Amino acid sequence: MPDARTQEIAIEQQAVDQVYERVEVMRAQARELAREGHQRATTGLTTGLVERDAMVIRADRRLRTLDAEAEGLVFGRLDYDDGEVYRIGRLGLRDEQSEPLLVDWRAPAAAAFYRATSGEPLGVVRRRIIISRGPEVIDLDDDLLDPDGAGELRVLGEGALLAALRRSRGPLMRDIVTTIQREQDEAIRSPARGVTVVTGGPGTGKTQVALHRAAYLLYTDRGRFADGRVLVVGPSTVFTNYISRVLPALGEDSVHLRAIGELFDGVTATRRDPAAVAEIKGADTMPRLLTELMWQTPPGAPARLRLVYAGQVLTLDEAALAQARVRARERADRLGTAPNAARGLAAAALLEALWTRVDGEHLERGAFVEDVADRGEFLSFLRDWWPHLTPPDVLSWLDDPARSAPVLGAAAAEALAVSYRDCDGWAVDDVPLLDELTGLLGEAPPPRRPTQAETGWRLRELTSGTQHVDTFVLSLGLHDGWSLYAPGHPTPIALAGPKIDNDAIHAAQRWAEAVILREGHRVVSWTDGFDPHGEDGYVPVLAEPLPPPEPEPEDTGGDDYAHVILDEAQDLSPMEARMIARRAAYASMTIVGDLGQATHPLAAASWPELLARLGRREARTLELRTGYRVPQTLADYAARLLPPGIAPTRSYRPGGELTVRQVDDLHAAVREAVRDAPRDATTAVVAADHTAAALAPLVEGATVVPAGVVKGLEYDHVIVVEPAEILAAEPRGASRLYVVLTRAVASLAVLHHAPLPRALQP
Ligand SMILES: Nc1ncnc2c1ncn2[C@@H]1O[C@H](COP(=O)(O)OP(=O)(O)OP(=O)(O)O)[C@@H](O)[C@H]1O
Repeated sequence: MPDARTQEIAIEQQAVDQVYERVEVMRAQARELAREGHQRATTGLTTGLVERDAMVIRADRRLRTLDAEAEGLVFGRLDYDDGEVYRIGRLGLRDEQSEPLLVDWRAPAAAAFYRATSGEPLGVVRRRIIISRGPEVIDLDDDLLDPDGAGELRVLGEGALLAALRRSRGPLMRDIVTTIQREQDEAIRSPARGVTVVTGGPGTGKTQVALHRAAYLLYTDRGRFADGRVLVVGPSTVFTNYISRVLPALGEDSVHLRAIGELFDGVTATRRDPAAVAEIKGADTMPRLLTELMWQTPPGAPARLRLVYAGQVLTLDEAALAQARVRARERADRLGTAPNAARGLAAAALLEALWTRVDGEHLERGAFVEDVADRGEFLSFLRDWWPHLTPPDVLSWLDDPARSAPVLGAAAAEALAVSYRDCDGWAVDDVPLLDELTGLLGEAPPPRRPTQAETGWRLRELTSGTQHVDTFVLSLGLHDGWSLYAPGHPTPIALAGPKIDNDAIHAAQRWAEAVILREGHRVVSWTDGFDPHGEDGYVPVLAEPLPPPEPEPEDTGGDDYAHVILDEAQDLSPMEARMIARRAAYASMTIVGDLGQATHPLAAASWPELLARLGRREARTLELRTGYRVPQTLADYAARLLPPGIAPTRSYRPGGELTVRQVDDLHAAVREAVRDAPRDATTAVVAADHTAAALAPLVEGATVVPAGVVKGLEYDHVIVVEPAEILAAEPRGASRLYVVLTRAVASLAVLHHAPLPRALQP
């Protein structure tokens, strides 16, 4: 006789099986529709897909995305006091009779799953978390909500939460849809409109809340938020990469995820300037400096204009040209004309100056202008003297301190000039300046929201890296066997199914080559790439290039985002805030951060100050109070660095091992600590940026992370090297060190040779 738990597991298994069967039926329908659709397209029939077909295809797309994270399609069950039972999952499904089979976790009916407590049961008598591996139910965790029972629950789904917290860490963040806690749920489901500020100490789930909120908003109002109308901004590309799998695991692939250094089209900046330079570049004096700069004479502009008219040699020397430039600018300012639209005004100013040089009463100004304005030599001078400017052109002039000294003063101008002279590509703090210049110069602004014609390709938006979206891709699905995608088709154009063994890459490639040949292209070889769902894929090298893709249709929905989510928002400088505000002119916002972790020299001192920088006033503020990453021992140790007035995090995570050791040979000690760390866990060595660079080639078996980019990340074991150096490296070194000390999930080893910072001394 099986025990009660085994029986219950069997019951849930039955329900899960039913869901998977339904999924298979829907998948088959979707495949059939895709095949039909492709045939319709290739036979030239114009019949579009009917709405029902489109629905099945949409569900199929979500399922494919969900496949990537095959665990926990069904993860919860709610039993109500009236006998109703709902199962909660990653998507909503109905059976053939349109009866609900699975409720999407974001649906109102699922809210009680995350909200019900003994004190406030909301009609729920039992909340069950179903723990699965793929389609197999392996365990259950029940909360019985008895209003007369023993007080308030501390957390929801304690067993499942502890299991989730104990689970080994991979290199990428996983979603928390099964174990979202009540205060987190309140933040996730808070109304879309206006501004929501979510605060909380390290590890309280702010990033998780931000991402689950993006998925929630898409669910509640897909019409408004789909097609890339939600933007999530993170502090670095390392961070956006770390969180890149969460939304696909929630079945959402249309959110734009960008690091702050990637917000200006065509630039991916990852380098951070030293604090002293960041402080200059991030300040709100920069718009004034950039405005002055763009009207200055470009480097390399000709210093003399000389031409012959009516037998006379007319000359404008450097001083006269400078005067003409000032006049052109005055007129442009009066008319509100930007430099790139003001070449006509510049020509007029030059002609005026030249006319004053003409001698002879019988000559007419009108005839003079008509003659000179069209001359090739004049026009070519004008192009060189008043060239079309791009934002990078103008910003690069700052390597000359004489250009910025009148606005910044000599010392800051020199510091800025040195940073541009020695630089290797743009820094993150340059990105808002490039963006600002786009508007100031009168460039056509880049689309705020990159548009894409084909929804099926959109997932690559979520991660950085090569995008093979315009060619064929051969990809291996988890359950479907091999699929071949073609440009412009959201679903595969051919499926090999199980007839080719999953490991037989060469056989699959030969099969794909035959299909591609049928499409009129010859394959020469193969390279690695990604399929439209962001999975690894194989990309054929074709004998001849494919024709360029069709131009993308006009986007009638406007270029702005409908909702902007800012993670680690405490660090936004005034210039970064302006850049975001330009993208969010009509957007509601979610602002997520922790003032205790502010490291930018110009970070706002309070949330109202940040709101003001973003051009907003009102906000609803929610606070997350429980930490899930850092065990209490480690949280208390790190909290010694917190300024007065910021409360330390109360941690739910048990355990935590802290060791602090003074050593003679830091390098040897680091190698030893890495060697001792368990192999099946993630280990990071964190050090001041230059020490990290020196350590990187010496350390094997752990990631060496510079303190400057560790924000938002987490590792099972963290080895912090020479904290005094991290503290001394920048004005907000104490906050940086606090961030560094709050990355560990299991153990924190502090290795130092120099004395410890005072706050960390025993
Ligand atoms: N409800 C939850 N269930 C399971 N794990 C959770 C839950 N909430 C948070 N976590 C885990 O705690 C860790 C910290 O979460 P997250 O990175 O979102 O915190 P944070 O507040 O953004 O931290 P920081 O301010 O340091 O960047 C992650 O591993 C996350 O998956």
